[in-house]
Amino acid sequence: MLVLASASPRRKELLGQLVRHFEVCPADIDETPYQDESASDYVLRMAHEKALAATNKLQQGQLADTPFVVLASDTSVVVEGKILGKPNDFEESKAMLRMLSDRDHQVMTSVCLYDPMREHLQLTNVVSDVSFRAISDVEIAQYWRSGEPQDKAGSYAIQGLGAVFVRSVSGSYSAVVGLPLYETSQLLALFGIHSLEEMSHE
Ligand SMILES: Cc1cn([C@H]2C[C@H](O)[C@@H](COP(=O)(O)OP(=O)(O)OP(=O)(O)O)O2)c(=O)[nH]c1=O
Repeated sequence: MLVLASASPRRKELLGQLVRHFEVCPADIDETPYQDESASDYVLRMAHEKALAATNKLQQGQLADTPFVVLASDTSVVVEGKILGKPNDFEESKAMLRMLSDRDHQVMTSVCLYDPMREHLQLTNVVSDVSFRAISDVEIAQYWRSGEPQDKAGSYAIQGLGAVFVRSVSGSYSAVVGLPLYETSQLLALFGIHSLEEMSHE
């Protein structure tokens, strides 16, 4: 049994491209970076902690006697070493989009797969480069009113209206949206889950 440890509708949809049957068990953790923690250490730690938190929840509840594999992930936008998570309000969103305006940044998406029974854990970080055009304060306010930036790392969604800011992207498009499909399929194969096999028959 595969369990997606995420409340993100994007991750659920993306994983659905690779696997037909899986459960969802969101994991609530403290997402505050440590002082001086590097962005890559941070995203790897977040995915790891989400996987462990979901594992604890499942072992105490619905899957106490069932073998399972947990998949957790974290996406952060990184600009000049600074980690941008999800904005809490318009002021934070404005500050983030001003930082990203007319500049290149990185999107880091980590993936953790964990089989607690076999004590098998795999962790990876996929880094993509995104280039933004200049964004005016009027556009930042209009974009906020669209409702899109609220629950997105870096305050934008490349798969939505935020695409109007994206001059170019190099790396993994699906990782920027929330789950790197190529790397995830490679990791799933290490746990005996083969997407092409799974999706080709019931
Ligand atoms: C950069 C970017 C991020 N995002 C989203 C993906 C993630 O849902 C979110 C980053 O926040 P995360 O903390 O990675 O994930 P989450 O809180 O939404 O879900 P969970 O922790 O339960 O797995 O930003 C987009 O949808 N499009 C984008 O272009």
